[in-house]
Amino acid sequence: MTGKTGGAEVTLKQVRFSYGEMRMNFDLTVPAAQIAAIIGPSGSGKSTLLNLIAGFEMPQSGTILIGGIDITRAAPAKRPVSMVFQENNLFAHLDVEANIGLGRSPKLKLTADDRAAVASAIARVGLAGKEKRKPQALSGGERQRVAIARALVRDRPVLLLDEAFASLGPALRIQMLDLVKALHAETAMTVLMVTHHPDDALHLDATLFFLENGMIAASGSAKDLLSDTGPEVLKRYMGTMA
Ligand SMILES: Nc1ncnc2c1ncn2[C@@H]1O[C@H](COP(=O)(O)OP(=O)(O)OP(=O)(O)O)[C@@H](O)[C@H]1O
Repeated sequence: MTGKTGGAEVTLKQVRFSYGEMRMNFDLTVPAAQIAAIIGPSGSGKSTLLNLIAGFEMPQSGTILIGGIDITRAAPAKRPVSMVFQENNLFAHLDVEANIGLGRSPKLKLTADDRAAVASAIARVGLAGKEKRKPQALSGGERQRVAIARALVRDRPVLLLDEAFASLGPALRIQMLDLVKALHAETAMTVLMVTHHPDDALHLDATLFFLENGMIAASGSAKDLLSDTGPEVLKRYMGTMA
């Protein structure tokens, strides 16, 4: 179906960016085929970090490498990444099939191979039988499945999830995390996921990056960082300080 080439390492070297007074400086490496969860207080720079990787924002200085290739100045469409947002991922006037097909061809000129990839992705995310539905006839979870299926047919080695499941209830969110986990096991894509739920990082057995004031204040395995012996910054954030 997709991603048979596996993931690619994502590296940010002294990447500086600011919105007015808010200065951010990111230094991180996510090895190929890992799942990284990015957590931190509101306004700490989580979305900006993903936007810099996706190319929606340009760093003032520093370098961004994907799979060892410098993509710092590359246009978003040229980057080997797919991104799923919290909402508004879909075009309201297009059905499920077409919304996913856009991942292959922006003008929906689909080859037989493209159509086969779309059908396979629809089945893989559990939307078989709903191909002709428009987004308004889908639940929130189903809409996010469509967005993930589109990412799958794009077949890029890096998947960026920006609070993609934040508007779903707890049970649905777990279902979607399980879907990401299963797809990750099949495709070995590198996943960077912004979430407000530290539990998501544990559920995915992810590497955790904790952001504070536009910088990475702690990183390591979610299990270690979120344990009783984890760093103080994490304890403060979790509200578990004695
Ligand atoms: N387009 C913008 N123009 C000016 N400032 C911005 C813009 N987008 C974000 N900011 C500011 O940059 C900082 C980082 O924002 P960002 O959205 O990356 O944080 P976040 O950690 O994702 O927050 P949240 O958890 O609330 O989504 C914040 O102080 C925010 O107010």
